Amino acid sequence: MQTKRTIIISNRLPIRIEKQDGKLLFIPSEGGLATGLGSYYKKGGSIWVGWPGYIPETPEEEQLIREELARHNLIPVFLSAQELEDYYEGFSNEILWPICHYRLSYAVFDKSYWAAYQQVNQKFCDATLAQHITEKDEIWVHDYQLMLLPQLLRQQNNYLTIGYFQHIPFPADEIFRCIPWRNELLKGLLGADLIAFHTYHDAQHFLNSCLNLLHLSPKNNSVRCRDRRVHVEVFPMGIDFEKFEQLSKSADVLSRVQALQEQYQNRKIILSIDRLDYSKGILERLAAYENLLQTYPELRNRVVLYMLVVPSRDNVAQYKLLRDEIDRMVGHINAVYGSDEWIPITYFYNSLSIEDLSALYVAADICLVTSLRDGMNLVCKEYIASKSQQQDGVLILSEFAGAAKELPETIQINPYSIDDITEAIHLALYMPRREQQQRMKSNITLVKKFNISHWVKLFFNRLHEIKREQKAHASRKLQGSTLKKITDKLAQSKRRLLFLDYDGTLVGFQKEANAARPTAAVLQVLADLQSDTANQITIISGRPHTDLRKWFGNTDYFLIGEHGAWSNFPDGQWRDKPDMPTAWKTPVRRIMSKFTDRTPGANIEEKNYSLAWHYRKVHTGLGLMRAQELADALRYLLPQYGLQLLLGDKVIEVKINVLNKGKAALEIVEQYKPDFIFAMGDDSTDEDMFFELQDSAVTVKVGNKQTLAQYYIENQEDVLTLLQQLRG
Ligand SMILES: Nc1ncnc2c1ncn2[C@@H]1O[C@H](COP(=O)(O)OP(=O)(O)O[C@H]2O[C@H](CO)[C@@H](O)[C@H](O)[C@H]2O)[C@@H](O)[C@H]1O
Ligand SMILES: O=P(O)(O)OC[C@H](O)CO
Repeated sequence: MQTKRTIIISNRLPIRIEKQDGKLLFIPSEGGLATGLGSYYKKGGSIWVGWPGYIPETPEEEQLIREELARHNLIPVFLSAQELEDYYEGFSNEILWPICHYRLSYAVFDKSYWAAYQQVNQKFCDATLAQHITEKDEIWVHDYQLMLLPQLLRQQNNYLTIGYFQHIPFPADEIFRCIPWRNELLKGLLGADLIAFHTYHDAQHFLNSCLNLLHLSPKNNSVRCRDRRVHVEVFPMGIDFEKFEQLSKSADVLSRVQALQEQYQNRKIILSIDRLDYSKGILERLAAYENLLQTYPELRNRVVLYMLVVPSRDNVAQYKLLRDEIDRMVGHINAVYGSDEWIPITYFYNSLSIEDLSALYVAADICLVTSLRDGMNLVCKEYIASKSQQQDGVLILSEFAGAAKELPETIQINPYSIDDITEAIHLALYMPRREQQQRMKSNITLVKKFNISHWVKLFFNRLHEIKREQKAHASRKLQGSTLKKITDKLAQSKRRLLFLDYDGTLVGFQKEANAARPTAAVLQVLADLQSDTANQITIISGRPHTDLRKWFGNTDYFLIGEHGAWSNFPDGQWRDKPDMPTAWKTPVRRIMSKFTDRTPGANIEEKNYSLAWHYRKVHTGLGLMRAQELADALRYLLPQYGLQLLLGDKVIEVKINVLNKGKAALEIVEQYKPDFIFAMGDDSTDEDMFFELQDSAVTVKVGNKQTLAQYYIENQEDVLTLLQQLRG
């Protein structure tokens, strides 16, 4: 029997290959994802699928690399030079990266990039499937380069367990919608069971995109995609705290720290470490440093900016420009402010060993993070973990880095304000040691607890929980043996009562209420059912009874309108409930009218015993917002007049408490005395019926929503098929 495996898939493998002097070198990858998850991966027995950062020169070399990587459970996806240009540099880093980091003007919407992105995502899918993936495995897709992958995998097997984590920000939907292929990207992600981000805002922006671009209605941080509910969560990523803590104590690192201190003597070290990227605010940081030296000349020769930039994406135009500009600014500051004994900026443009990184973290008095946008930023957490011995040092952190949401005990800055950064550095340089320690202690406690293992555990716990919920839910789907049991029971009964809701059940929703007339197919299926003398159909609706009379007046169905205010039971004569209060209508109508007047597309429907505020034709976000406000405004009237507020599908309805579909159905049941009851409906008004009939009926919800009903079917389109099956 095959055991459960974790399959991690990311653009980059945690190992990259380089060829030097004809020899292949296997080097740990830089970048937050590789360094963060790399530690976890080594502890588990997972498989990691990704690009090894190298184009093999011969088939033999490719084979050799495959074999070497396989020894570490790493599965390479080799990419051609053209694929790298169009998928990695192009779509990923000239479209998605600038868009997700709010740099709209840097985006290049080239169609060939899109073709390559689709092709390479498929390539990753094929490489993953070649590992003979089954429902027992858990798949974890990482980051924006692979947004289509969850759905590609899902198409192969609907029952796979798939999680997705996005390491970079998810932008506001108004920015995301600029991408010509935005809907395809969203649908690609929705192939996952769990989609997670670093921050609450990223998750909200993603849900807003689902709402405004795909017209899905998020509920409790989830959206429904056919038969699955896709959950959207927030899991801020942590680091391997222990690794950085241990390193900071090691003799090797301490000797490097001593060397740094000797080199810089009593000067305060301001450290900055990033990949080369315009999202990191490197130019703003340099401008602020220059401003500091100008504003506070007494600091000259007493501070040093140690700036480390790791090479990244240097084939992409904006990155080349950035690199040139950094060179220019560093040269300028060092030339203008430097002296024989002091160079203001120590600048390196290369990758460093983990020991050297650790020594810099330990030695630095200040860590300066000025990201203009950053999914999380792990550098600042690595700095904190490296300070667990002395517990001092000051972290200056951009409020636009995800980490800022977790680390309030830092000096937070707006990196778009050069003065703000300058003053923060000044404040940090003079911060008393006691205050530094107080703040650092609290940061250490947090980074230690929310470490990388904790993050992985939280992610998988939630993913497993979702799969369990999905399974439990699927067992309630009315199909196969479950349906057979019900039709068998029905066949043995002789006096059946079938309660069928109208809108959203027998017919789909229409923009205009009057357009939702019963189709010929609906009329035929109902007639077939009723032609069996053991069956009695009851149409139970919130609609005015006049609509029901118009459409079904010439049948012998029982008809209930306005949630039970009107009924033709038992003799076909329409009657309404006597002495129903209507005084409540005046204040409710007044409030609803106020909302209608300021909401284009909204309208009020007046029925004898209820008032409905429809917002189906209102722009989505506005409709929801006004509906919530309206519900709040109406709520205080409810107890006073004995009213019920029904939050339906794009409609808010207020009616008197004593009328509801549950009570209306019970009245008929008590008199008709059926030996089999079937009740089906789609919205919250039908829940009253499910509640009252829960012990006596087969209750079915149309749509995969929270319900009291015993069973559900996916869509309104499945209703007729089910009714035909009941006919036998
Ligand atoms: N010169 C150097 N030599 C060696 N290593 C170096 C180095 N400079 C940096 N590194 C390492 O590279 C990593 C950088 O991670 P970050 O989180 O800061 O950004 P990155 O943009 O790569 O990650 C993306 O993923 C991470 C994780 O989700 C998010 O925090 C981030 O916002 C998102 O952009 C750190 O682990 C750091 O130690
Ligand atoms: O160098 P890249 O393009 O693989 O980027 C690595 C970053 O961690 C992106 O999340």
